[in-house]
Amino acid sequence: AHKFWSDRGVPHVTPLLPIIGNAWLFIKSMSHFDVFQKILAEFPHEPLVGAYVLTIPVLIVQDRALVEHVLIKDFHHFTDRVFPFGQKRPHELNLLNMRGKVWRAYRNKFTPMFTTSKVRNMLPQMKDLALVLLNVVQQKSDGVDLKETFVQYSLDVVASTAFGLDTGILKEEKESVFRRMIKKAHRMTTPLFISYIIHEFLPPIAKRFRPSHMRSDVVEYFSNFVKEALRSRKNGDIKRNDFLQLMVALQEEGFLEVEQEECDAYLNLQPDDKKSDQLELNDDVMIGQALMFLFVGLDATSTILMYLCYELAMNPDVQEKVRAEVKEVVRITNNMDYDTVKEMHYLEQCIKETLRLHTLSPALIRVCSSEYQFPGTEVTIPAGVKLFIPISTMHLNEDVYPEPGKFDPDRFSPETRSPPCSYLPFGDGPRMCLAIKFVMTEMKCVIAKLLMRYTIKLHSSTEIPLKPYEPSVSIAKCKRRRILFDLERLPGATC
Ligand code: HEM
Repeated sequence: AHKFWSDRGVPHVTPLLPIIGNAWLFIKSMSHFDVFQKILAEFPHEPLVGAYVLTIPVLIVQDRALVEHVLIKDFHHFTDRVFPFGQKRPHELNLLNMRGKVWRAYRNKFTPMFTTSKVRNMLPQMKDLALVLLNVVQQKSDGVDLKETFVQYSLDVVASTAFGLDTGILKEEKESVFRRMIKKAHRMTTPLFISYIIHEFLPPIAKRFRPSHMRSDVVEYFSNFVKEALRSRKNGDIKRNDFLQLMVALQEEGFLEVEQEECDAYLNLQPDDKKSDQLELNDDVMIGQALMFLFVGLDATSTILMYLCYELAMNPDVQEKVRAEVKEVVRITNNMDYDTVKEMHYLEQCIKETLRLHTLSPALIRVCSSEYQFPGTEVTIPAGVKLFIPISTMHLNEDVYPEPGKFDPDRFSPETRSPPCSYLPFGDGPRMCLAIKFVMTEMKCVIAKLLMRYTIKLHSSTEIPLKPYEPSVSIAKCKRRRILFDLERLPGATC
């Protein structure tokens, strides 16, 4: 059962048991970060490393040149992340899961949501909410749970910029149903973890039983929330230049034109994939896209902000340098608009370094869609093989990042250039994160405001050093230690 990789001459992890393969590694550790670290420590110089989950072969691509082929140059062989069977439930119908021509049609429609001019228009809302955040932390500046505060901030920002709604989560004294449901949606339970493993590694079982990624009460609550938002926008007089308006406009068109390209031919091999050239834009598809805004990236944004504060607290000289930069650019422009935030280069370097040192996704995922020979090698893989690009391990590569465990924002100074595909916190190629400009602006805006008013320090209860981020798929470790901060008001701070 486990001859796939030896037949192709690919070095691989020895399967532990005849049927289980290396699945136990993934399940036992419950953190893919640890798994990739362990596997790649055994094969530090191999461009390609095979493994088996049950009897299914999976491939880890760690050579940067090959990564560039997979993500960019030969993208037409690797357009998708998930196995080819249709996603049917509303929360599954989002860009992350969509495949081939359908994905391309939606991606083209949603890309304009995040242009410079759109993000520029969102900045005033981000700034107002950053001020609300400052007022909230002012009431309790010792032992602040900044991760929780940043989740609330990011939620309010998304609600306001994408849906034109004032959810007021930052301000609420008692937890609302909305907030409770968001928490539920991010909580990993054993059935959800099993469902995740089935979806990731057991396509035949996933195709037959289609276990859900999300609790049904959460799906129902947010489906109603989105339907209501769509309905009131359609019936109301208010028109805004936001995501909800884009969805209303799309739905009014009634369908989405889907163009077939040569590389999509394989999709038609699956009977349930036969799609007409016009895709109906029903409520479920709309809900799927809207839920993507509420769930994709929310945890990532708040966690990165929290780690950035941790690193600034641990490196007071860096914190002082960022603060000086922020004060200077704000003094020159006498404002904090989009162009001012763009000028905060050192702050951006600090965020980039945080994304490297605390990479949240252990790996990018692609599924091979048609037979592929890796350039410069004898290795050929058939359609259907799942590939992992282990970015969290690649970001700690000593050859590219000397002293990889050190927080050093100068690694990203304008004079320094890292080799192609060595830095991938947002992925790369046509499927890279859609919201980079939005999320970088949102993070810079709130941190700039925080630094203008406070010195960020760690609360005495926070254990140092921190362990690397444990992704939410980890059941065993999902009870995250709370990292608390003390915020000391700067003398004369007025903002
Ligand atoms: C710090 C925050 C974030 C990080 C680190 C992050 C990272 C990523 C990564 C690694 C991917 C996969 C890229 C690939 O496979 O090549 C991705 C995809 C995506 N992200 Fe983000 N993301 C963040 C925030 C957001 C936010 C706020 C949104 C808002 C909607 C968002 C929307 C998306 C979408 C739609 C995709 C799928 C793109 C596609 O398949 O076409 N992300 N993100």
